[in-house]
Amino acid sequence: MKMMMEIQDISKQYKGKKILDNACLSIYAHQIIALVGKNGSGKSTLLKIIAGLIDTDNGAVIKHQQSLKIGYVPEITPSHILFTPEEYLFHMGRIRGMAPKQLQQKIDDLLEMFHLQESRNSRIIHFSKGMKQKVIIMQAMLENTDLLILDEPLSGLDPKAQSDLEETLSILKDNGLSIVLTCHETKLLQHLVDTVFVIQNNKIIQTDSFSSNHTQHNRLIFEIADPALLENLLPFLDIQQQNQVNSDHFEIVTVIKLEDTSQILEDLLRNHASIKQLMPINYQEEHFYRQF
Ligand SMILES: Nc1ncnc2c1ncn2[C@@H]1O[C@H](COP(=O)(O)OP(=O)(O)OP(=O)(O)O)[C@@H](O)[C@H]1O
Repeated sequence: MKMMMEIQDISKQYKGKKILDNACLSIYAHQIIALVGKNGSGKSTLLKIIAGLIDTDNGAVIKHQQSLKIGYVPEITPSHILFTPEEYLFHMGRIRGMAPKQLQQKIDDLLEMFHLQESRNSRIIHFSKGMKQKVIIMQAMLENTDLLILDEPLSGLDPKAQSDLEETLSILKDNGLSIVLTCHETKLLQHLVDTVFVIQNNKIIQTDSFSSNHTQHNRLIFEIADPALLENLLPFLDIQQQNQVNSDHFEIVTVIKLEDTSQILEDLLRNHASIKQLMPINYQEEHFYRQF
């Protein structure tokens, strides 16, 4: 694998408070990296260092590719944009000095890649959070990008929007991009991320990659009219999220054992639940990341 960037023994302090201390990280081409860690552990700081937005106190950030193009998407998504995505992206591209014809072609390509063609003439202010997140990522990709840096891209998205964004990020990776993202909700990431780094005690620690998953547990997402109907199933369900979709429907995200799956599905269908997603999961990793 071709190395894109190396973070060598970097240290960073804010007002005398140590955030990163001799931290190291390598980023390879076609790789998706997740950075996890407790609040305030330094994830956003590291992303900004990778993006070249802030300096380090010590150490080196070495780019192994000439003119490495980096797109950075901060954690806060501006939500009151009155433009349509097409207008917004056009203005942002022009501000960066892109030629109108080339810019329009890029916007068309991005709208298609992010499945937003049908909403190209609607105003961003009326978009869902997931759609707004996509527009902000598209904005970071207007110029050809090698490395995309995303601060908490899945934060605040419902499970469906998370899966949708995951799928888009996976397509971006297939198209040759590398991605570094921070995440608290790593539980939905195991099909996407190649390598996970944990920031702990000011250091960056690499954990096992997700690729060695074994599949003894499944993630099951379903809708049901009344969670009270789950009473008999509760010992078999590890409920991770419960969202009220409307006045008479709840969406429930659970982890279940492989051997319990058929019985649980049968019971749910008997209670008129509708199954939205069933996929294998590595439960050990799920437990590991919960501590963050
Ligand atoms: N510009 C700054 N000036 C002073 N302190 C800062 C600055 N930016 C970040 N910090 C501090 O550095 C520490 C690390 O912040 P950072 O945002 O990198 O953490 P994080 O892991 O991304 O946190 P979270 O998960 O809450 O987003 C925090 O204690 C934060 O208050």
